[in-house]
Order: sequence, then C-alpha cells, then structure tokens
Amino acid sequence: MLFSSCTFLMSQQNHFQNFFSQVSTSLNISNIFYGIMFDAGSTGTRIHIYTFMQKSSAEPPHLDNEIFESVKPGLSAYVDQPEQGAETVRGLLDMAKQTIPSTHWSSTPVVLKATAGLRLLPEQKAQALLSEVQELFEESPFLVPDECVSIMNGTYEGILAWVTINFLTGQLYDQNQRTVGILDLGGASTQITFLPQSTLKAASEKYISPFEMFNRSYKLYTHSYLGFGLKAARLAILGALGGKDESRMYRSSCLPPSLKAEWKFGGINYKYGGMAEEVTGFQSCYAEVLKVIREKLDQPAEIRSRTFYAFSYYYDRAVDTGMIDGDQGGIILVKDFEMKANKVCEALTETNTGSPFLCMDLTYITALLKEGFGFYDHTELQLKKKVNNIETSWTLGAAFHLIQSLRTAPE
Ligand SMILES: Nc1nc2c(ncn2[C@@H]2O[C@H](COP(=O)(O)OP(=O)(O)O)[C@@H](O)[C@H]2O)c(=O)[nH]1
Ligand SMILES: [Ca+2]
Repeated sequence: MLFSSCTFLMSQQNHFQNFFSQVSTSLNISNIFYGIMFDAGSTGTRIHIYTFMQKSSAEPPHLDNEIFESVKPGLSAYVDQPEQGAETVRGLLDMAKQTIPSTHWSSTPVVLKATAGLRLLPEQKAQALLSEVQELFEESPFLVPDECVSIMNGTYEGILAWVTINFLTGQLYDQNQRTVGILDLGGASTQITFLPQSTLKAASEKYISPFEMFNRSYKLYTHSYLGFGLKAARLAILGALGGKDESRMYRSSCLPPSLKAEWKFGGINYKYGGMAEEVTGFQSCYAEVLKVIREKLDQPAEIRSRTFYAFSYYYDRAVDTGMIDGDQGGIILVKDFEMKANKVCEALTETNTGSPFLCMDLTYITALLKEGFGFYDHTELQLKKKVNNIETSWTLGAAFHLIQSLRTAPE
C-alpha cells in the first residue's frame, strides 16, 4: 500500500475549485488551516509548513505560505542511532510550534515521508528510525493520522512532484494548458514524470501510472530509479556500490589524480581517490559513467519536445558552477551541462576549492540526461528551486493528498 491510513481516497468532487471548499467545511476550518509535511531525504530532512487561507466557504482557499527549513544529514546517517535521528526531526517540529498558532495545533496534520535513503537501508533499521519519529509525533500536540510516518513509494514521489510543479505553474486546473514534466535528482534516486500527449512505445507503457486528483484523472509516465541519485551514482561509478570492504581503495578518472579521501554514505565508510598514472579528463570520465548509465533507463521519445522543470541536484550543481543564479534559477540546455562538465574535468589537476566530485557529478548529470533518458543537446530545462516562492518538491503534492485523505477518511 502506498499510503497506509493516509491513503489518498480518490474524491469524486467537482473541479479543483470545489476541492478545498468541501475540505474546509468538513474540517471545520474557519479561514486558515495548516499542513506539516516532512521530507526525510537521503541527504537531509526538511519540514514544509503550508498555510492555506480560505476567505469564504464559497471560494477555494489558496496556498498562502510555506515555511521551509532543513537539517543535514538525513535520517539514514543515523542508521544505528535512531533516537538521535528522531532528535533532528524534533528540532524542526519545535519550529512548527513556534510558527503555527497553538489554537490550530490539534487540527494541523503532521506527516513524514522518507525517500530513497531509507529505501536503501536494511528494513529493520529503517523501521527503527521511523518508529522513533512516530513516537515523537504522537507526543506532539499536532494531529497525527496513524501510520503517517512511512517510506514513500518512488512512483508517488515522482507523481507528487509533478502535481506540485503543475499546481504552482497553474497547469493543473487550466484544462487547455499543456502540463510540464519534472526531473528530480536526489542523492539516492532520481525521478522523471510527465503527462504523455502522444502514444508511447510498448517498452514505455510499463511506466504509465493512473492517478486522480482534484477530480481529474491522469495517465502519467513516471519512474523512480533507485540507486541513480547523485550520491549513489558516485558509488556505482567508483565500483563501490554494495561494497562492504571498508579497507578497499576505489579509484576513478573523474577525480583529481592526487586525491585520496574517505566518505560515509548509508552508514558505510568508503576510501576513494584519483588515478595518478592514468589519463583523466572528460572523455575518460564519461566512459566510466556510461558503464553505469548505458541501457539502464527508459527513453520515451516524447520528452525531447516537452518542457521539463529540473530541481534538487540538477539545480544545486548548476548553481555550484555558476550556470544559473542561486535564487532565480534559470533556463539551460542539456548541452550546457556537457560543456561545463568538459571544462571542469579538463581542469582536474588544478587545485580548486570546489567539491572533488564536481567533474564526476556534472559528467553523470550529462550522461543521465543524454544517454540515460535520451534528451537532445538542445532540449531546454527550467532549473527551479522555488516557483512563486514555494519549494519545488513532492511535498506540496503530498500535502494535498493528506488534506484530502483526512476529508474522505471515515469519521
Ligand atoms: N531547496 C531544496 N532542495 C532540496 C529539497 N529536497 C531536496 N533538495 C536537494 O536535493 C538534493 C538531494 O535530495 P535528497 O532529497 O536528499 O535525496 P533523495 O532522498 O534521494 O531524494 C540535496 O542537494 C537537497 O538539498 C527541497 O525541498 N528544497
Ligand atoms: Ca528528494
């Protein structure tokens, strides 16, 4: 089951505009209501506190505000200290008490959904972390629908990010406008979602997920590739995925030749470094990365002509290398990533302050987009961290699900 008792029961309401008016009356909300959605990501835990305003029950409320805060590292870094992991969530929850009026606490739902970082942990370790967080929520003054601390299914992670972006860009309730696709590059997984306008090849049909929201049905193309997030991909490129031998040295031509370092991911320590005697640079790095990417991802042809919003590490690495503005984001072409990767990888021997993984990360992003998904060099990507001052994340889509599931849950 994707969501246990938070399962989103598809409503049969009229259009989106009616969606909230019914929610507000049934939840006896006068003119303001809140929702707290935690995103337990592989590299950090984030809280999104959404404020919805409702002027009159005849009008749908609108999303008035989001308070966003994050802590690092993510819960999976506390794989053997679940109590300490929960403490990082407590700090964020305390912030929610300071920002939401106490009169609303008992009607404000709080939910945490973990993504690929916990999917990659042994189940009982992941469960121990979630149980500590559930206890924390139950002690809190907020409304805790039972079992709303869970590991989210990757399919929903991709779908809900699509809902967020198309809601924020106004496509969701404008019947005529073409929707946009989403590309989310996390630390442990990567998602691609779009609403196909033309028929897909048989091979792509298996990625079609029916989905209903705001009284409309969609047949979305979506997939979450576990292990293809940026951090997990680094291990794959180094040949270290699943490696338990913490004494072994993993090398790559994507790293500065003189580099020797250690790195902890998913609770395991890895030794890694450059290849002093071998050829380094973009071509040799690209060849290494292709071994991880080639023929591993589905390539729906339609994406080449569609508009995609890209965020998370796509955004972060473009900012780190000056390709876009850190606040405004920007529009780039797929080939801009390749050109930047080339430049960074050809300067590997120069000592620079940036991350030693920059060449590998940019080369991975290039290969993921071109050889992985099959985008063209000239495909445009909208790199956005926020739209209308709201974070580009699956969490707003999940908040809509949550509010609606509370409305439709049996009394
Ligand atoms: N600004 C912002 N960055 C985010 C958000 N969610 C994830 N990120 C960034 O995306 C990258 C990794 O994503 P994460 O969620 O930890 O990995 P995942 O669990 O595999 O999805 C990190 O650089 C995060 O800072 C968000 O809601 N807002
Ligand atoms: Ca994420």
